[in-house]
Amino acid sequence: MTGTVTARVAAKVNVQLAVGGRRPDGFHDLANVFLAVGLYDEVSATPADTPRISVSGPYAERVPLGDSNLAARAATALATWHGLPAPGVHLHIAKDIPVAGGMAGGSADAAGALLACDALWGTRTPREQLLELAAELGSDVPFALLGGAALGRGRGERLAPLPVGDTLHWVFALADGGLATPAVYRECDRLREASGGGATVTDLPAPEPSRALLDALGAGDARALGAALTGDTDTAGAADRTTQATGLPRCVNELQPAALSLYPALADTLATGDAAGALAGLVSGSGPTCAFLVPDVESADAVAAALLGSGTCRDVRTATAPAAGATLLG
Ligand SMILES: C[C@](O)(CO)[C@H](O)COP(=O)(O)OP(=O)(O)OC[C@H]1O[C@@H](n2ccc(N)nc2=O)[C@H](O)[C@@H]1O
Ligand SMILES: Nc1ncnc2c1ncn2[C@@H]1O[C@H](COP(=O)(O)OP(=O)(O)OP(=O)(O)O)[C@@H](O)[C@H]1O
Repeated sequence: MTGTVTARVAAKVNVQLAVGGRRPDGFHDLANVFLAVGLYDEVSATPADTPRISVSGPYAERVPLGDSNLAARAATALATWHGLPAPGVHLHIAKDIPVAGGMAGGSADAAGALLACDALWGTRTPREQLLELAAELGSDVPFALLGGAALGRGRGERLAPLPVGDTLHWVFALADGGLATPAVYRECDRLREASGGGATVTDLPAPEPSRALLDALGAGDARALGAALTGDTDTAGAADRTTQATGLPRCVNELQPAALSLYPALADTLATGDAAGALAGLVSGSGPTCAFLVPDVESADAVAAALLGSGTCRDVRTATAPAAGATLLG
């Protein structure tokens, strides 16, 4: 095919991130409840003589343009799997997902590049194979392809779709700077070892999702979901076992204590959203973006205004969920 093919891919928030033991390969076992939210990157693939990456949008200057770009790695992985020579393709990323914010922006670009290049090259890769290539590129990439909501097991790459009963409204508070995902997992291990709970970080209970949380998501009941996120309802027994083993407070996002330890000012952001009437606030994935669940559009605007006015974050975005998986445009 000639011309340009464009894929649109959404960001994610983890409505639960239960982190189990560190495995021999260095990854952590997860029960990862992914929810795709309506902030989007667009990845366009155009035939070119030599590989090239360009990026536009408010966060463009923070995205690497060389071989380390996840979209470039995705194009190479797809070409290699089909036995094609090094991909002559120009990938343009119109970036609207915050960078290094815990919203899987790089993973979204990888998923978008897989889909756009597959269409551009007419390679018709089976869906299962695309998901496998996605998993090799990163733990969050398969979910970026899938969208909606899903429970991620293993390191987060083994997905089971989850129903979401109704539109959910979110406000995202963006922080100055980013947090590197490996550093946040390392800090999580360090806190667990230092807590005096006697935890061996390689030997923890298997992480499990909260039944109350999955039920609230399935019903699309924002208030019940808020209660599950803030711990007002019982979460899984596994969470209690993890709490006992690590001696750390129970948290629906078990990376949150680590993100707060590395970025203490996030506590003020969370308190501000809470005081402004959010149903729940949590760090998104590895952070430092903070995510606030709100009951409706009006509350989203009010919480966003309070956060912006407080000076406890750099910028604010509102979005609804669930959003679709990676989709070809036009
Ligand atoms: C925090 C989350 O965004 C929640 O969805 C993900 O777990 C991170 O997914 P990701 O950014 O796609 O991460 P990957 O590129 O697969 O891994 C980056 C690094 O994060 C750590 N990592 C990631 C996933 C996982 N289950 N355990 C880990 O310990 C490892 O140090 C790994 O080397
Ligand atoms: N296409 C890309 N877009 C953004 N960052 C990229 C991209 N390719 C590589 N990177 C690198 O990956 C790092 C993490 O970026 P990303 O925006 O995916 O973080 P994140 O949202 O915290 O990830 P996650 O939520 O999956 O842990 C960036 O600091 C950047 O150096």
